[in-house]
Amino acid sequence: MTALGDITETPAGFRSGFACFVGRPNVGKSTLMNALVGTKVAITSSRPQTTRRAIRGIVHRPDAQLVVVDTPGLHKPRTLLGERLDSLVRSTLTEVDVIGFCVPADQPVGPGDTFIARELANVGKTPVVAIVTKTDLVSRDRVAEQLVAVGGLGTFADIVPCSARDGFQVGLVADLLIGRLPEGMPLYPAGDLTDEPEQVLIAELIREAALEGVRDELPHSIAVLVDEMEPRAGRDDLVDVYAHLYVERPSQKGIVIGHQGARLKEVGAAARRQIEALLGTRVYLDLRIKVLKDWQRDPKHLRRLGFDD
Ligand SMILES: Nc1nc2c(ncn2[C@@H]2O[C@H](COP(=O)(O)OP(=O)(O)OP(=O)(O)O)[C@@H](O)[C@H]2O)c(=O)[nH]1
Repeated sequence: MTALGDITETPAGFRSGFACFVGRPNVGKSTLMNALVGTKVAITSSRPQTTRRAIRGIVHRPDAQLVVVDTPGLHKPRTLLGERLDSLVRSTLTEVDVIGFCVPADQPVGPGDTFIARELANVGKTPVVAIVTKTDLVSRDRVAEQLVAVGGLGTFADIVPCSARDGFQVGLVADLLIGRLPEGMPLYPAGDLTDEPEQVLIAELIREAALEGVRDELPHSIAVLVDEMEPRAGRDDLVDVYAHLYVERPSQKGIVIGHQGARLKEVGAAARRQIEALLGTRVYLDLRIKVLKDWQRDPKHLRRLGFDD
């Protein structure tokens, strides 16, 4: 992940790391993640290869940086409630620093929750914070009962009730997750708390659009860098975004561009719609393709594209 040159000093005791959320469908994972990171855009992709950078959002605090990652398979009930977790989900669960296990306050604890709790117990040493969601829908007594019921599902680092709808204890959820992160440098730029992560998200949106429907060997060869974004002079409703999409070989460039540029046009249009949703303004997207020969094997290129060790 990216460690940035402009971060000169990390405060003592600064924590940084990764979290993911699991739970039955519809229990409020996405809403809680969005409440934590303060953006409504969910970045998803049907391609498992994209997982390494499937970042849902970044919670910046003076004392910590919490990166919430998203795993396509994690949200699919057939995966999570199937006979076993697939290896992708399992590896994500072991790679993050902390897992948020969501159980809604307004439904009895059921077999789905039990199944997930058991899987989490098998996953290894990753600490699990159990989160009773949607507390705004029920009485305090019911919340208390649910905390006890969830406590019976396993051994958790903490159990906390919250409501992403009215904001009840969302900050505490962040505290508890951050408390489980290791001490370390920020993983993403801290200078400007909103713009840089936005550029990371935008690069991801473009990359995802480019990945739709391409052959299997291409995903690892595509990288996107947002070079610049700025409001159009004299306009408050339009942002210009300049980005480069890098591939490793000229033949890949052809695939991305498509017949008479048709594919690139589609990719640009799809990405632009997503970026507009993220930024809440209209967007002009200037997207160029460059061949960066074998960038995956060149340390200098890797660094430039944000793949620092
Ligand atoms: N009242 C209330 N509703 C909530 C809360 N959080 C989420 N919801 C609602 O619950 C529904 C499901 O929320 P999601 O965040 O999509 O749930 P999810 O667990 O991500 O669902 P999947 O993506 O299907 O796994 C939506 O209609 C939300 O608006 C909450 O704190 N209170």
